[in-house]
Amino acid sequence: MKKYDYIAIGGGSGGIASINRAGMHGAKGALIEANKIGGTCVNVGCVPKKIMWHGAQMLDDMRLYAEGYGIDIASKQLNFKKLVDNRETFIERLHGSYQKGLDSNHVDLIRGHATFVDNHTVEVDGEQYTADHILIATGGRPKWPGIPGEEYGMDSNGFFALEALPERVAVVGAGYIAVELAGVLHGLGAETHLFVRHQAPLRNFDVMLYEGLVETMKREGPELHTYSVPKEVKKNADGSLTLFFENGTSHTTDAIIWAIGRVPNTENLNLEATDVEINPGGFITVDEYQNTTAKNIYAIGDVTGHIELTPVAIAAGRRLSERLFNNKPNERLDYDNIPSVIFSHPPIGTVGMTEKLAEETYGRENIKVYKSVFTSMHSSITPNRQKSYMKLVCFGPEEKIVGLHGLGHGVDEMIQGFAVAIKMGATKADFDDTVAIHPTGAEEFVTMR
Ligand SMILES: Cc1cc2nc3c(=O)[nH]c(=O)nc-3n(C[C@H](O)[C@H](O)[C@H](O)COP(=O)(O)OP(=O)(O)OC[C@H]3O[C@@H](n4cnc5c(N)ncnc54)[C@H](O)[C@@H]3O)c2cc1C
Ligand SMILES: NC(=O)c1ccc[n+]([C@@H]2O[C@H](COP(=O)([O-])OP(=O)(O)OC[C@H]3O[C@@H](n4cnc5c(N)ncnc54)[C@H](O)[C@@H]3O)[C@@H](O)[C@H]2O)c1
Repeated sequence: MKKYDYIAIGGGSGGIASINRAGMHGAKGALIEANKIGGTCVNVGCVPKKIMWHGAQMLDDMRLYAEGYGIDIASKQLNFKKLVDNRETFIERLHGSYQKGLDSNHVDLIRGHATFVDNHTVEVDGEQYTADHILIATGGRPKWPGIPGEEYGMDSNGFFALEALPERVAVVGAGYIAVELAGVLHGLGAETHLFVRHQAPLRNFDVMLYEGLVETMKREGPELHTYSVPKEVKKNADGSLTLFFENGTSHTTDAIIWAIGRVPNTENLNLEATDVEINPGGFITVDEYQNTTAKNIYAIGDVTGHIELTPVAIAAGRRLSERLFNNKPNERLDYDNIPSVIFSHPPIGTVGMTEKLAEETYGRENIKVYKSVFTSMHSSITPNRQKSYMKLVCFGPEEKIVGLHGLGHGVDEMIQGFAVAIKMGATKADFDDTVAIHPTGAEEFVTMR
């Protein structure tokens, strides 16, 4: 049986980052991947999504703004196949660079599906491997609604497998993926309808963000349908699909995308052979150091149900390897104030507490909120005057900034720097003391009154 210092199961964001960092510190590691190297983010997540988003943004620029700038664009035709082919070629290049990274850290890549034999041993295609430390970084997969006719729809993986743009699409769901895919499809030119169960998408985000997004969708699309809980799908004789809702309405379309959340990949790992516990939500139970309930078995990333973002899986994985292989016993990821961007049109950026959470945590009397709504300069000379929305949530007499939220042109590239400031404990006075960069949207965050 081959023996390693460290085995990582799952060659996605977290597994790759952790095994490489262990290798940098001299540990002999193996990475086991059942599918394509890079996992969800690289193959069917962040990377292809962002490429498609850029494409949709370019078309938005032509459709909504070019004319206002005096630019005459005769053909706004999209060659969808070319976009997809170029995207996949780019992803192929990324696979190569991941392989190089593993090679330089002397990591063995084992292709196949891993199952546990016991707390120290895993099996892949009949071969057994043992290690002092084993990491579970198996990620998640899309959830399906479990309604009659669901098989006529597709999930986000199916979206990335499309070779032609459907004429009409219905996207079901209200989270990151639903908003992003609906925005991309609409931007690329499909007649897109977004169906959410409650009054708005992204209801867990700050109220200004989802209200602003709903406002923007009303003017620019995609068409939003609220209080729509899917009940059944039927395929019609002409190949179209009809989606029926519990409120008695129905909608006919060419394609349906389920974007209703994700489930962790914990089955088929034979965890029963180990002391690893699964929590009631179906995720692997971990403590703040990513330890599972089994000694020397750890878990990171989406399979733990913690904030499901690539940089979170990477950061947790690297810190774990620092702790295990670089003699840093206290190294762990601080899950507070993790920034994120939703690639809607325009994008959303957010870090820290929503106004509601700050109010519940500190009491209304102890928080102060600064808000600004303005027309983006990008759209100011065009017929589609698009609004930007920004908010600072401050706590206590010092006005420590505990939440920063924005929706608007360029917000996706603004948030990272502000997240550093917030992580360092910045106050409103620190923001006021920072000279603005003009003319930008970002300057609004340091000039709010
Ligand atoms: C459509 C979409 C868009 C997204 N966009 C963003 C974004 O813009 N920004 C962002 O930060 N995050 C984004 N995410 C989330 C991000 O992709 C995940 O948070 C991240 O990939 C999690 O990394 P992970 O290592 O936990 O798991 P994954 O990247 O899912 O990797 C898990 C790997 O384990 C493998 N595996 C599973 N079981 C086994 C087994 N038994 N044996 C061997 N291998 C196994 C799988 O094949 C997979 O490759 C997006 C996700 C989706 C679906
Ligand atoms: N830009 C980014 O960083 C980015 C992009 C995509 C995904 N992600 C990550 O991936 C995670 C998963 O994204 P997601 O959008 O799949 O999940 P999500 O948890 O964000 O949203 C799922 C949504 O589906 C709705 N829903 C659940 N069951 C439903 C049903 N039966 N019918 C209709 N609606 C239903 C829920 O109310 C919820 O709003 C996110 O939490 C995020 O962390 C990040």
